[in-house]
Amino acid sequence: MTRLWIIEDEPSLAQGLGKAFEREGLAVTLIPDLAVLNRLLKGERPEIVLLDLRLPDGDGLTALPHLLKSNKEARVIVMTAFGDSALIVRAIKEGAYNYLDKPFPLEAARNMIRRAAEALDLSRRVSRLQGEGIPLVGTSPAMEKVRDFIAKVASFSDLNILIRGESGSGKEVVARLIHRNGARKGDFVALNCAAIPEALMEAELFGYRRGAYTGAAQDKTGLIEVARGGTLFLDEIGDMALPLQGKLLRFLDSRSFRPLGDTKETEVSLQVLCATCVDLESRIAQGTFRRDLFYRIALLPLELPPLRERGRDVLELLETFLAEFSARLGRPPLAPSAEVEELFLDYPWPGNVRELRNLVERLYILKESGDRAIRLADLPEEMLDALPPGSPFPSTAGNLKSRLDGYERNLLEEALAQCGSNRTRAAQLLGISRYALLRRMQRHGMD
Ligand SMILES: Nc1ncnc2c1ncn2[C@@H]1O[C@H](COP(=O)(O)OP(=O)(O)OP(=O)(O)O)[C@@H](O)[C@H]1O
Repeated sequence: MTRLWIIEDEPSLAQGLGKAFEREGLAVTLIPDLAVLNRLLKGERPEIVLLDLRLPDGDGLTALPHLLKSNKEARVIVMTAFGDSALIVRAIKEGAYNYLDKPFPLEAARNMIRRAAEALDLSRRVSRLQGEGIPLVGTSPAMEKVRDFIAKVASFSDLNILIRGESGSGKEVVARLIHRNGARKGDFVALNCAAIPEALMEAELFGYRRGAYTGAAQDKTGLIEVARGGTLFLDEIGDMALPLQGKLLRFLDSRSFRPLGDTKETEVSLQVLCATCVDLESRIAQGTFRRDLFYRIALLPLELPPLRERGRDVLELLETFLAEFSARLGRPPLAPSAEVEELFLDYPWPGNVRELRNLVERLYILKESGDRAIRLADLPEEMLDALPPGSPFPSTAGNLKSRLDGYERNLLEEALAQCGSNRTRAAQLLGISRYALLRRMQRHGMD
């Protein structure tokens, strides 16, 4: 049961919160002042803490380092009088998880505590998973299905599996997990079919013997052979050239192949996993992908859902990446505001998990050290542009942009009218180059 400490001297507020969270299944302890807190800290460790900053026997903020020392994973939510922004910034800098402005509706506290509990649960789970070397984050029903699939296929090591999903959705992560969960002793070997020029692909995959062609000065072992006893992961299989598709099919049928320039067949046992972010059925219809190969590799298809369909996994992944980059860069973890988290739940993530990870890395790089809060203003503008219509976020950039565009057009028209349509003079009046004026006029369809 998750422990919640409520450090608050106002009895009615403390008791109201205490009752509400006991009903939610948390183990609540009410703490009226710093003296009681200090006694408690001698024998117990906090998990989630609601901390009032003005306590009868001193400043609540002084308790923050002691709480975090007792449990560095503790999620401390500070409660402040409205407008105490300097205190909030200090608290977040010193490691507070988030804040609530008093008076706050119970629902706001409930949401925040639920998130804190999820974050705690996640950090416990992630450290366990890291211990096992498994990096798959996400507990949405969609990801649970993926986990089930991985568990089910583990004992069948000769199956060909096709992992389908948008770019950045974690296909390679899943492929590595399938490999790791299986009984195979060999290596995991990945080949991106889109990254290797067609002319080199055959040699890369099947290898060659010395003298097979001019320039082949010595034998080259193909990746199929490198992956012997293990797993060959063919990423972007839809981009494999047609002649090679035929050779791959032959290998999958017979589990043997002949390196270029060799006279005998080599037999290899391995698991072949393929991944694609394109619709292979439409490639078949266009005649650029072999139907027979499709049936062979797609014996067991796994559909990896895009990040936008994984609900609160976004926040779990966010926590994971925040912790990862904080550890890697030796910086205190950044703390997203509640609006940023809500925006992340609304945003469609066209680049999926990779986009989220890159964004977190970028935030760590761009943030001044000392400023730990991630606010809406720290996010790239394109994110706000891409929010679905009706999203509650900043009077959406689309509106602002079209209003600014309209304003700019009016200014151009006025300047041109004043200068009798003389563009050189209108540009001078506006303080821009003639070229810049023409470009803007073209953009507004004014010439
Ligand atoms: N569920 C997950 N948990 C943790 N990290 C993840 C998860 N899914 C993806 N990632 C991370 O996101 C990034 C992109 O994942 P990955 O390369 O597996 O995507 P992909 O679908 O294979 O992309 P592409 O189609 O471009 O090859 C990697 O850094 C990976 O570690």
